[in-house]
Amino acid sequence: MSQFHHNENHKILVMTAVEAEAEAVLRGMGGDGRFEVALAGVGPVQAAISTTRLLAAGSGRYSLVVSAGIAGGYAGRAEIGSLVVSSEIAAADLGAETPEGFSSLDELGFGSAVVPVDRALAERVAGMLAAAGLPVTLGPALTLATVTGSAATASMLAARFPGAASEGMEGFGAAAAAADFGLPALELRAISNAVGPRDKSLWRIGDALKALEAAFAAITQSWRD
Ligand SMILES: O=C(O)c1cccc(C(=O)CC[C@H]2O[C@@H](n3cnc4c(=O)[nH]cnc43)[C@H](O)[C@@H]2O)c1
Repeated sequence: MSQFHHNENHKILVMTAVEAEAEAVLRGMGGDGRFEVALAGVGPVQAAISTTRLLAAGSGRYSLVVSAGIAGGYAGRAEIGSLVVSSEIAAADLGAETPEGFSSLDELGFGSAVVPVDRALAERVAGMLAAAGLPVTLGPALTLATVTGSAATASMLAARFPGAASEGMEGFGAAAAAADFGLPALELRAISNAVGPRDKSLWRIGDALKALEAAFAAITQSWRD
């Protein structure tokens, strides 16, 4: 895989699902002009449409697309308030159910449900977060159109994607759009809840937004082109 290169003529496009996430990212960045933040909308399809629209309008303006926001964390991999940097971005429910189990798009021969991530870039970003004292996991970031709401589905996904760290709804859409423009993609998530039985009263959205803000403060302060 090609090595990620960034120069001062390009910007890093950060896509968040909702306004509260964009605001947290912007607070962290403190006006760093090398980054641009835009709204993706909720879900993989909306994220792909929004990202494609921006990349098409920006022709050649961007060097990297980052899908950022809050997310669910897989048990034992990413705790509430911690951060996940993607090692790959996978559309976890894109495929077919068969009598023998789930078959991914790849197994069906219809393309790929995984967008690879430049390993050196992911390690570099995770290193910036760790150096700032922020808890961070490097691992697969799953994208689902339906938020997981049971222990059974959480276990099944964790088994299907060994090391699965985070679950969001937009990463694969933004990353697929980036890939279509020949750009690398990365997902950066702050964990608001555990993936599993749905209980919104246990979501710690405020803590996750603070972690997201801290993450972008650390990245912009240590980013060198
Ligand atoms: O209610 C609020 O104040 C608020 C502030 C910021 C964000 C939200 C959202 O509900 C964002 C939806 C967004 O969250 C991601 N997410 C979070 N946890 C999970 C999960 O367990 N599984 C899948 N996605 C999750 C997702 O990317 C949504 O777009 C509310």
